[in-house]
Amino acid sequence: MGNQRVAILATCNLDQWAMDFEGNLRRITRSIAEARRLGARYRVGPELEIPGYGCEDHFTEHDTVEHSWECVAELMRGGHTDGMVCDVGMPVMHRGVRYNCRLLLLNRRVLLIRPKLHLANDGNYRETRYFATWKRRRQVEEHTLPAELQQLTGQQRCPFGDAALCFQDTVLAAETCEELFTPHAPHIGLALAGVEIISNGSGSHHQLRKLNQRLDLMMSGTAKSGGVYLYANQRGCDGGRLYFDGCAAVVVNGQLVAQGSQFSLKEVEVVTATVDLDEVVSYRGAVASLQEQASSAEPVPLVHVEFSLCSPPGSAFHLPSLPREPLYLDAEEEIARGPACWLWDYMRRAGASGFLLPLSGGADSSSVAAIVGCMCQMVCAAVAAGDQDVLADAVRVGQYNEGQQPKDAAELANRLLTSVYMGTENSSQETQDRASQLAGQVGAYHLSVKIDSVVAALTNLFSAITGRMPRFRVHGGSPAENLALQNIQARLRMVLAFLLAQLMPWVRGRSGFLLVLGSANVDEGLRGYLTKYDCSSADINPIGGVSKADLRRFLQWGALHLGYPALAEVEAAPPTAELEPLKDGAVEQTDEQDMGMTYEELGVYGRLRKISRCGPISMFRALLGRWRDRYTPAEVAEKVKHFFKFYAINRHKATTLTPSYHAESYSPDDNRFDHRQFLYNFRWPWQFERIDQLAQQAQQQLDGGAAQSSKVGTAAVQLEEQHEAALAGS
Ligand SMILES: Nc1ncnc2c1ncn2[C@@H]1O[C@H](COP(=O)(O)OP(=O)(O)OC[C@H]2O[C@@H]([n+]3cccc(C(=O)O)c3)[C@H](O)[C@@H]2O)[C@@H](O)[C@H]1O
Ligand SMILES: Nc1ncnc2c1ncn2[C@@H]1O[C@H](COP(=O)(O)OP(=O)(O)OP(=O)(O)O)[C@@H](O)[C@H]1O
Ligand SMILES: NC(=O)CC[C@H](N)C(=O)O
Repeated sequence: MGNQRVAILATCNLDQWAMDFEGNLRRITRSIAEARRLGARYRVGPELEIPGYGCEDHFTEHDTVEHSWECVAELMRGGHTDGMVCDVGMPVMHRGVRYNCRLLLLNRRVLLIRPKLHLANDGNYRETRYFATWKRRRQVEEHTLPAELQQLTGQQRCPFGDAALCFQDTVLAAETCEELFTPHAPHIGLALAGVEIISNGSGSHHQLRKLNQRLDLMMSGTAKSGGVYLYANQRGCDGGRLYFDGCAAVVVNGQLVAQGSQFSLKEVEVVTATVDLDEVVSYRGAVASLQEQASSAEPVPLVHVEFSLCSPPGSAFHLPSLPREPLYLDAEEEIARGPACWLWDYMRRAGASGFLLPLSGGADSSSVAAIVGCMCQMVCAAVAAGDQDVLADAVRVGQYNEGQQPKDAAELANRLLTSVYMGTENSSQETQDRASQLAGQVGAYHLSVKIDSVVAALTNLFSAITGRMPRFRVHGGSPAENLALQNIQARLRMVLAFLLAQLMPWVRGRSGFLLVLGSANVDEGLRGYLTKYDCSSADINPIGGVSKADLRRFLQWGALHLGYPALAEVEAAPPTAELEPLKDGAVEQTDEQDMGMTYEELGVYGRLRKISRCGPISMFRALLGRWRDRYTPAEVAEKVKHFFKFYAINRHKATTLTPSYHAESYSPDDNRFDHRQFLYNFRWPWQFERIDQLAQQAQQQLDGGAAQSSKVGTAAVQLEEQHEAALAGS
């Protein structure tokens, strides 16, 4: 029993914030102390955890590297690395080149600096903008340490490169985030070369339904080649649109043995597992093909360390952690918790005193109200569980008097969320009632106002300036008049929202300002079905990356699981903008009719355009097959052209979309994610002609009757006519 190689290994989720060296260092030292308390002799942290993963162009500033080294010195000076192998992430300049590195530290020595071999450079990631990859595979060079560290430790140089640490009892190597996702991932070669423990410090963001991809890769990698895989990740909003979703994990020989939480307000979460390293030897020894490949594997340079990771012989016997099933949340719960945590970090870090939400009683703004409610529930749960960090922030942001703290989620929501229904003569009683019901259930401080006088002030001013008075379509107005009269209502709501956000704390005897929450969903952003600079222009938007279809499912879920039954009524109502006059007291205008496409279709177009990288012709080909039983080729052609026309007309709106939580890989966010032009020839003459030719060929092949053209929505037709007329005149 004394010879058994059993190690307690620690990984963690840290809520880092880009450029917050002080806070980041505090969270790192807390995680090391917690790992030590749990008996670990090795602790891995997230990618670039010292400066924070999201520094982006700050990585090109020498200050960022300099301050990172200062933090390493602090770790050593404070004795945090004594008797504990600390695997931390930071940028390092080596021979004039900047690398994204892991630093393995022990007892005031830098054991090894391991640069990232494969950088993340798609979607939200632009690592090659700041870092180079290490190309000298299986090679190690000498790195001269900064003078301050030399003075502190007496160590002048350390190894730098693609190497592993050979302890007295096991071999450990690091790989970094994206490397796990590559087809020729380093961990396979490392495992074949005899490395038993592989750590991965990551900076990986949340995307709906993505967690299984990460865990599957770790489990399949170690199922094939055996070994222990430790995953650490950043968590929270570190200053941008991404929410890093933690989920630190430990996998042994293909089986998950420990999993941290994905959505939590905890700033520091340490996850440990007790692993029997002989199980790795036994697992590998039982697979003949593995043995055969391992015997010819390229060796990895070893840095020898006089230290053992396992419990010393004779110490208390530790039972290895047992395999467990991975925990995956439903997408609905992900929509509730991810944005809720992101909002909490954003609000407390921005120094705001809460949120102002224009609440229309429709699906989108109601979802946002529910997410803020969920945030308050999570804060209260964390406070009840004794989380002192969350309590301190809740007391500060909620401006509680000394000795007071949140009583319950609704009471907290009353302090943190002001909602406002801004009705006009075109609004219905139903939406007004739904807004106040929901606000009541969440606990928000709710206002219900009429803004007709402001709208009239503007239209009267316009009339005084021009001598003309625009009319709605139902009153005989042109498409331009009809749209202008809708847009002015929507835009004035934005102006009032910002005024209220600035002054409501003052009105309520408090200090500070409120952040205005936007609530345009990802599909509306893609189709441009929103008024530029209306209430969709806010400070931040928690649902800008979520599809309408997912939001509707979320509303159903929230009615039940968040305890806000009004959400079910909101979901059941048809989505409408309520900007045109009511007909016989009822709403005439619905979104899908206006857009000339359903939200379901919009979701399909969005995925094909971005995720499948389809231009008009390839989207037509894809849908011709997929919709063969639903539409004729001519109808499919019409639909695809209709989508691309409106995408092109409205693409400019993506440049000013409110910064929103990134949740979908089909996000059209022009600023950081979907880099495409914003001035298009919306007629797409070359592409649409090819579609028409193909549709004709397909129809001939089908040997069917004459294709029928599909109906497109009323407002869509108006806008199309307006654009055609404008271009014809130009
Ligand atoms: N290429 C270009 N580059 C830069 N800017 C460009 C531009 N083309 C137009 N613009 C600007 O954009 C303006 C047109 O955009 P905008 O003012 O938004 O107006 P517009 O897109 O014409 O109309 C708003 C649309 O949103 C719909 N809507 C309104 C309200 C609520 C909802 C809902 O979600 O429920 C939907 C409404 O039915 C309509 O289709 C132009 O007046 C011009 O200022
Ligand atoms: N009557 C209203 N009172 C308060 N805010 C409103 C009102 N109507 C619209 N808004 C705000 O303007 C935003 C954009 O309006 P729009 O009509 O496009 O709504 P939407 O995107 O369909 O969202 P929702 O489903 O919340 O109505 C809404 O999300 C909401 O925040
Ligand atoms: N930081 C990274 O290397 C991220 C890589 C990876 N594609 C992820 O989303 O997790």
